[in-house]
Amino acid sequence: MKKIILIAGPSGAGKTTISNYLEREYGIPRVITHTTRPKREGEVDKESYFFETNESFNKLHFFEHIKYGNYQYGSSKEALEAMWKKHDIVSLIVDIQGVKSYLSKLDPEQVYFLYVTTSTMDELRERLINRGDSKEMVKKRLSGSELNRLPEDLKQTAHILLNDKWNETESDLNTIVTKLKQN
Ligand SMILES: Nc1ncnc2c1ncn2[C@@H]1O[C@H](COP(=O)(O)OP(=O)(O)OP(=O)(O)O)[C@@H](O)[C@H]1O
Ligand SMILES: Nc1nc2c(ncn2[C@@H]2O[C@H](COP(=O)(O)O)[C@@H](O)[C@H]2O)c(=O)[nH]1
Repeated sequence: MKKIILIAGPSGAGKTTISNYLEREYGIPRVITHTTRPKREGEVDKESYFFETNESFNKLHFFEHIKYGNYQYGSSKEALEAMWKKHDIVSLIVDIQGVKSYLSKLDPEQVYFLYVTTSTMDELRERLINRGDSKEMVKKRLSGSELNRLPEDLKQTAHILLNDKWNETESDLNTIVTKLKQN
């Protein structure tokens, strides 16, 4: 059975870092989503996101899409199906609304919902500052919907990963992938 690891959690928790690790260590690719937000330093078009204008975004057909502030984000089923043709397990970074969409539209057996977070908000703040986000952006990301709090109704379904110490995270991810490959 084809599977998807949905990665959600607060901004700065390490979702992208984890997805990159899964790709590097296990060949588990990320389904690339679309956004109208500007590229961050180091991001690459078609690798980090498909960077769109409002006009090009509105022409696409999405499985689900959301809006954060002035920016739109969306993912397509076609992209997922295309990835599943080549890989048994893929990952996708989405917000909590996106997780709900995928859980309701796919067979729940196919979905592994990984909720990534840290023990403290200070750690998130420090990571975002070190990543180069502006003070204004950090404030916005840590006060609004991008905190992606785990809602009560998803607590049963979520596999919570505390990404405090990277060596422990690596070990947790190795266990998760081994189990997913067995089932
Ligand atoms: N365990 C860790 N210890 C220390 N730093 C980490 C750890 N995991 C990730 N980081 C760093 O924290 C920063 C934020 O990580 P990342 O960009 O992966 O977060 P994210 O959850 O994808 O954030 P966003 O939703 O804002 O895109 C990066 O600079 C990354 O290198
Ligand atoms: N529901 C969806 N959420 C998405 C998608 N692509 C990204 N995201 C989420 O957006 C926020 C902000 O992302 P950032 O790269 O600007 O930090 C974050 O929670 C992502 O998980 C998508 O296609 N659908």
